[in-house]
Amino acid sequence: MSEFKREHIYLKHIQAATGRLLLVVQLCAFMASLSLLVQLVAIAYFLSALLHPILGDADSLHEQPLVSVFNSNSGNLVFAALAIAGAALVVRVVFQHLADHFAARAGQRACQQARAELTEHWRASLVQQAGKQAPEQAGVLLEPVESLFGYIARYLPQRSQAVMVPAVILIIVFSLDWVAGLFLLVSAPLIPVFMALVGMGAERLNQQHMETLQRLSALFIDRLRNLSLLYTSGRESAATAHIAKAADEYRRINMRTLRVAFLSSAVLEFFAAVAIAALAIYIGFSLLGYIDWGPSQHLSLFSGLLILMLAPEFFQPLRSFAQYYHDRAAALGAASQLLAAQPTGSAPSDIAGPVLSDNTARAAGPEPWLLNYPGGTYRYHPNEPAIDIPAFRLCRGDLMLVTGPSGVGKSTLLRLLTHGDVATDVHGSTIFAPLPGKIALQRQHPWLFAGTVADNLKLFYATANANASDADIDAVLDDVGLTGFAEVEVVEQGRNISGGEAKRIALARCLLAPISDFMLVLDEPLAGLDAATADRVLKRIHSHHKQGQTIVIAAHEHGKGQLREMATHCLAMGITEMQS
Ligand SMILES: Nc1ncnc2c1ncn2[C@@H]1O[C@H](COP(=O)(O)OP(=O)(O)OP(=O)(O)O)[C@@H](O)[C@H]1O
Repeated sequence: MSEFKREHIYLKHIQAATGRLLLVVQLCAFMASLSLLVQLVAIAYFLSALLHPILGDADSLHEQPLVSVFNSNSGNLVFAALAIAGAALVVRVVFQHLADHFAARAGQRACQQARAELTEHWRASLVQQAGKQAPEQAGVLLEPVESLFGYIARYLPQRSQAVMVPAVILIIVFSLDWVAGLFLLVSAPLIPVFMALVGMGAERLNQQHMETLQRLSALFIDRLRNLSLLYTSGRESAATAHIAKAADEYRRINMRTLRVAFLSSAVLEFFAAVAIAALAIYIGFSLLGYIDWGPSQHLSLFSGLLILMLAPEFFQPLRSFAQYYHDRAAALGAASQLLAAQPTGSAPSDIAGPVLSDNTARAAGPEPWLLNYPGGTYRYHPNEPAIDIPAFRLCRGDLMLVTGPSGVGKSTLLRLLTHGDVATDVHGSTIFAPLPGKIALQRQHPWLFAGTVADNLKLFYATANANASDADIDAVLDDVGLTGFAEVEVVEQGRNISGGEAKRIALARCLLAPISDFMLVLDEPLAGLDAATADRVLKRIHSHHKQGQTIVIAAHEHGKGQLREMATHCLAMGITEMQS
């Protein structure tokens, strides 16, 4: 799927979250525009009645179809016209206020939806987030999400107004004077054409703008974090210069984006002004009698005034649309950022599905096995040596032990089991499908966030461990040899705890995942554990297995003996035969 299409699908999906609010906004905005038109007709009537005796024109005010609505220009009607103009003004203000109110609500709802989805994706895939820069991720929740507001609250409502309001005005003007109508009809397409031309460049600039801002915030937080190190090594001025350079780059991109925005609106204003001026000349000369062909002979003061007042309103929705078109460009840039920030496997096509949809969708397959791999090879890069993966079959409730010397590819196999990829099997290149269902994966380099150890255990795969009781948490921490660690504060990325402790917290997190919902995939769970703790972890794994949980464990020689006894089968990597 092309990037462009993915972004559009994403924006449509976010738009759907606003429900019927957008429809209400469009309706209110249209009613406000209709009230304005009524107001202009009433004002034109009032002015023409006022100016008629002064100008002494013989034109009848009854000649045009719209004038007939008013029937006569008696004093009562003039007052009625004033009253209608006043009432229309009030109605317009009310509808405009409602439209703005609901538009803001729709925009907020869209932003909330985008933020909620993103945090849910992140919560659901803590493991995949490992190694990503926290400031960069936090930045995605601010600027790009805010860019969706303008798209929903301004661009989308204005898009429908830009079609409906000019169409109504065109009908009115054509019924008054078809030559004037033709003026508007010919000049109207210039605006969308320019919009499209400018929009293409603006979209790319907006993307660059977002990326630069993300880089700047990540750089700034990184330097702040390492302030003391920079100070002790005497590198403060170099760091300051680096930030200044990055800020200047951001300023440059920002100014370029603004330049395009200002230039495009200036061009559009110019075209609208020229069209209105041409129309004013035509009406002026017609009323003075210098033009004596076509409908100009029948142009009255009322219709001339009304057309003149309607002309700016004809261009206004198109101008606003052009102005808000930048919101669309910004939203497309933001959509690509938001999609990139989502973990793999959560492309827009499965946004509406469950968080772990890729794997979950296949969980109820008719095969007796979860995965049946015929054996083959996998390469990280075409030039790198192939990793041999022996044939294996994994069924529900199995405990598969993956063994082999360091570097043989055990972690790689676990990665393939959880994420899938393209591997070469005995039938040629094929997709190595991930295990169907939810997986609690313990990696060698776990990711921990700022909070207590208990917080770190609870926040795992969306709602998986959210309801874990204190007793459950204490028990699992006991089992991994971290008794009393529940309330210990962890700083961002677990920098204040040892590597071994971090691994054990990650192991506890997996062991806490609901047995009936999750498969366990553990990478070296016993590494670094003392004999007594390793024994408790083994007992716990054994109990999980007895309760029917499907478990895959990669293990070195260490602790393999007991694990081998427990395992339903063993996959020895580096040896291309399946053992049982
Ligand atoms: N992201 C990566 N990109 C490129 N090569 C990689 C990547 N990860 C691992 N490798 C390479 O793939 C091979 C297998 O690595 P892997 O980590 O799967 O081995 P392992 O059996 O788990 O080792 P250990 O027991 O030491 O953890 C190694 O040669 C390693 O250098």
